[in-house]
Amino acid sequence: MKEYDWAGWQGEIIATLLFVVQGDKILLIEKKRGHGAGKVNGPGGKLDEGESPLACAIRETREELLIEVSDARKVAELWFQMSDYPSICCHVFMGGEYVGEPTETEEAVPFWADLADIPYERMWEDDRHWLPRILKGEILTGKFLFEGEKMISMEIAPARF
Ligand SMILES: Nc1nc2c([nH]c(=O)n2[C@H]2C[C@H](O)[C@@H](COP(=O)(O)OP(=O)(O)OP(=O)(O)O)O2)c(=O)[nH]1
Repeated sequence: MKEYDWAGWQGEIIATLLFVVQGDKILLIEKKRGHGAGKVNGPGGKLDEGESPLACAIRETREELLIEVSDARKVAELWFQMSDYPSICCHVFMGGEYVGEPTETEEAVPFWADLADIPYERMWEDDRHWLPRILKGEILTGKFLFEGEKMISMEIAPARF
Protein backbone atom coordinates (compact mmCIF):
# COMPACT_ATOMS: atom_id res chain seq x y z
CA MET A 1 0.00 0.00 0.00
CA LYS A 2 1.13 3.50 -0.84
CA GLU A 3 2.35 5.92 1.86
CA TYR A 4 0.43 9.18 2.09
CA ASP A 5 1.32 12.26 4.12
CA TRP A 6 -1.86 13.31 5.95
CA ALA A 7 -0.19 16.17 7.87
CA GLY A 8 -2.34 19.30 7.57
CA TRP A 9 -5.07 17.44 5.68
CA GLN A 10 -8.45 19.14 5.53
CA GLY A 11 -11.60 17.80 3.90
CA GLU A 12 -13.14 19.98 1.22
CA ILE A 13 -16.54 18.46 2.02
CA ILE A 14 -17.88 17.55 5.45
CA ALA A 15 -20.34 14.68 5.32
CA THR A 16 -22.00 12.09 7.54
CA LEU A 17 -23.16 8.48 7.66
CA LEU A 18 -25.63 6.94 10.12
CA PHE A 19 -25.89 3.21 10.74
CA VAL A 20 -28.99 1.97 12.59
CA VAL A 21 -28.53 -1.37 14.35
CA GLN A 22 -31.34 -3.35 15.96
CA GLY A 23 -30.54 -6.75 17.45
CA ASP A 24 -28.52 -8.66 14.90
CA LYS A 25 -29.57 -6.49 11.94
CA ILE A 26 -28.19 -3.33 10.37
CA LEU A 27 -30.21 -0.90 8.26
CA LEU A 28 -28.43 -0.22 4.98
CA ILE A 29 -29.34 1.50 1.73
CA GLU A 30 -28.77 1.03 -1.94
CA LYS A 31 -27.78 4.53 -2.85
CA LYS A 32 -29.66 5.70 -5.94
CA ARG A 33 -27.85 8.96 -6.74
CA GLY A 34 -24.90 11.17 -5.83
CA HIS A 35 -21.36 10.12 -4.96
CA GLY A 36 -21.26 6.32 -4.61
CA ALA A 37 -24.57 5.75 -6.42
CA GLY A 38 -25.20 2.03 -6.94
CA LYS A 39 -23.26 1.09 -3.83
CA VAL A 40 -24.60 -0.15 -0.52
CA ASN A 41 -23.96 2.26 2.35
CA GLY A 42 -25.61 3.87 5.35
CA PRO A 43 -27.77 6.95 4.83
CA GLY A 44 -25.91 10.27 4.96
CA GLY A 45 -24.68 13.23 2.98
CA LYS A 46 -23.20 16.70 3.12
CA LEU A 47 -23.61 19.21 5.94
CA ASP A 48 -25.88 22.14 5.27
CA GLU A 49 -24.58 25.62 6.10
CA GLY A 50 -24.29 26.03 9.87
CA GLU A 51 -25.45 22.47 10.57
CA SER A 52 -23.74 20.16 13.08
CA PRO A 53 -22.63 16.69 11.92
CA LEU A 54 -25.16 15.05 14.28
CA ALA A 55 -28.03 17.18 12.96
CA CYS A 56 -26.91 16.40 9.40
CA ALA A 57 -26.83 12.63 10.00
CA ILE A 58 -30.34 12.73 11.46
CA ARG A 59 -31.68 14.98 8.68
CA GLU A 60 -30.15 12.94 5.86
CA THR A 61 -31.57 9.75 7.36
CA ARG A 62 -35.00 11.41 7.62
CA GLU A 63 -34.81 12.60 4.00
CA GLU A 64 -33.49 9.34 2.57
CA LEU A 65 -35.47 6.77 4.62
CA LEU A 66 -38.31 8.73 6.29
CA ILE A 67 -37.27 7.70 9.79
CA GLU A 68 -36.27 9.87 12.74
CA VAL A 69 -33.34 8.45 14.73
CA SER A 70 -33.21 9.58 18.35
CA ASP A 71 -30.05 8.08 19.82
CA ALA A 72 -27.32 8.66 17.22
CA ARG A 73 -23.80 8.87 18.64
CA LYS A 74 -20.51 9.46 16.85
CA VAL A 75 -18.40 6.34 16.42
CA ALA A 76 -15.89 7.25 13.72
CA GLU A 77 -14.32 10.00 11.70
CA LEU A 78 -13.18 8.98 8.24
CA TRP A 79 -11.01 10.95 5.87
CA PHE A 80 -11.33 10.20 2.19
CA GLN A 81 -8.76 11.55 -0.24
CA MET A 82 -9.90 10.73 -3.77
CA SER A 83 -8.45 11.22 -7.25
CA ASP A 84 -11.76 12.05 -8.91
CA TYR A 85 -13.85 13.79 -6.23
CA PRO A 86 -13.26 16.51 -3.62
CA SER A 87 -11.83 15.22 -0.34
CA ILE A 88 -14.39 14.28 2.32
CA CYS A 89 -14.24 14.35 6.10
CA CYS A 90 -17.03 11.98 7.11
CA HIS A 91 -18.50 11.79 10.62
CA VAL A 92 -19.99 8.35 11.25
CA PHE A 93 -22.83 7.81 13.71
CA MET A 94 -24.60 4.76 15.07
CA GLY A 95 -28.07 4.48 16.56
CA GLY A 96 -30.77 1.97 17.37
CA GLU A 97 -33.93 3.89 18.15
CA TYR A 98 -36.14 5.57 15.60
CA VAL A 99 -39.71 6.35 14.74
CA GLY A 100 -41.23 5.77 11.31
CA GLU A 101 -40.83 2.96 8.84
CA PRO A 102 -37.76 2.75 6.58
CA THR A 103 -39.17 3.65 3.17
CA GLU A 104 -37.74 3.90 -0.34
CA THR A 105 -37.22 7.46 -1.55
CA GLU A 106 -35.68 9.05 -4.66
CA GLU A 107 -32.31 8.75 -2.95
CA ALA A 108 -32.25 5.31 -1.38
CA VAL A 109 -33.67 1.80 -1.17
CA PRO A 110 -33.49 0.65 2.47
CA PHE A 111 -32.95 -2.95 3.55
CA TRP A 112 -31.98 -4.84 6.68
CA ALA A 113 -28.85 -6.99 6.54
CA ASP A 114 -27.70 -9.57 9.06
CA LEU A 115 -24.69 -8.31 10.98
CA ALA A 116 -23.05 -11.62 10.10
CA ASP A 117 -23.75 -11.13 6.39
CA ILE A 118 -23.07 -7.50 5.49
CA PRO A 119 -22.68 -7.22 1.67
CA TYR A 120 -19.18 -5.75 1.69
CA GLU A 121 -18.69 -6.74 -1.94
CA ARG A 122 -21.31 -4.09 -2.85
CA MET A 123 -19.80 -1.41 -0.59
CA TRP A 124 -16.81 0.95 -0.73
CA GLU A 125 -13.56 -1.00 -0.44
CA ASP A 126 -12.59 0.49 2.94
CA ASP A 127 -15.86 -0.38 4.72
CA ARG A 128 -14.95 -4.00 5.48
CA HIS A 129 -11.98 -2.71 7.49
CA TRP A 130 -13.79 -0.31 9.84
CA LEU A 131 -17.50 -1.20 9.91
CA PRO A 132 -17.00 -4.56 11.73
CA ARG A 133 -14.91 -2.76 14.34
CA ILE A 134 -17.41 -0.01 15.10
CA LEU A 135 -20.13 -2.66 15.24
CA LYS A 136 -18.11 -4.32 18.01
CA GLY A 137 -18.06 -1.02 19.92
CA GLU A 138 -14.74 0.49 18.86
CA ILE A 139 -14.39 4.23 18.23
CA LEU A 140 -12.10 4.92 15.27
CA THR A 141 -10.44 7.33 12.94
CA GLY A 142 -9.72 6.20 9.41
CA LYS A 143 -7.73 7.73 6.57
CA PHE A 144 -8.20 6.36 3.09
CA LEU A 145 -6.61 7.25 -0.22
CA PHE A 146 -8.52 6.30 -3.37
CA GLU A 147 -7.45 6.20 -6.99
CA GLY A 148 -10.85 6.11 -8.67
CA GLU A 149 -12.72 3.22 -7.04
CA LYS A 150 -9.52 1.57 -5.82
CA MET A 151 -8.22 2.06 -2.27
CA ILE A 152 -4.46 2.53 -2.35
CA SER A 153 -3.71 3.55 1.23
CA MET A 154 -5.43 2.95 4.57
CA GLU A 155 -4.76 3.91 8.19
CA ILE A 156 -7.19 3.06 11.00
CA ALA A 157 -6.63 3.95 14.65
CA PRO A 158 -8.61 3.93 17.90
CA ALA A 159 -10.01 7.34 18.85
CA ARG A 160 -12.05 9.20 21.45
CA PHE A 161 -14.60 11.87 20.64
N1 LIG B 1 -19.18 3.89 3.65
C1 LIG B 1 -18.52 4.76 2.89
N2 LIG B 1 -19.06 5.94 2.57
C2 LIG B 1 -18.35 6.76 1.81
C3 LIG B 1 -17.08 6.46 1.32
N3 LIG B 1 -16.63 7.50 0.59
C4 LIG B 1 -17.61 8.44 0.65
O1 LIG B 1 -17.58 9.54 0.10
N4 LIG B 1 -18.66 7.98 1.38
C5 LIG B 1 -19.92 8.63 1.73
C6 LIG B 1 -19.75 9.81 2.64
C7 LIG B 1 -20.97 10.62 2.30
O2 LIG B 1 -22.08 10.19 3.06
C8 LIG B 1 -21.21 10.30 0.84
C9 LIG B 1 -20.59 11.26 -0.11
O3 LIG B 1 -20.92 12.50 0.22
P1 LIG B 1 -21.60 13.53 -0.73
O4 LIG B 1 -22.23 14.44 0.19
O5 LIG B 1 -20.60 14.08 -1.67
O6 LIG B 1 -22.64 12.71 -1.59
P2 LIG B 1 -24.20 12.75 -1.56
O7 LIG B 1 -24.57 12.80 -2.97
O8 LIG B 1 -24.67 11.58 -0.78
O9 LIG B 1 -24.58 14.06 -0.76
P3 LIG B 1 -25.89 14.90 -0.67
O10 LIG B 1 -26.02 15.57 -1.98
O11 LIG B 1 -27.03 13.93 -0.35
O12 LIG B 1 -25.63 15.83 0.47
O13 LIG B 1 -20.60 9.06 0.58
C10 LIG B 1 -16.52 5.22 1.66
O14 LIG B 1 -15.40 4.87 1.27
N5 LIG B 1 -17.26 4.41 2.46
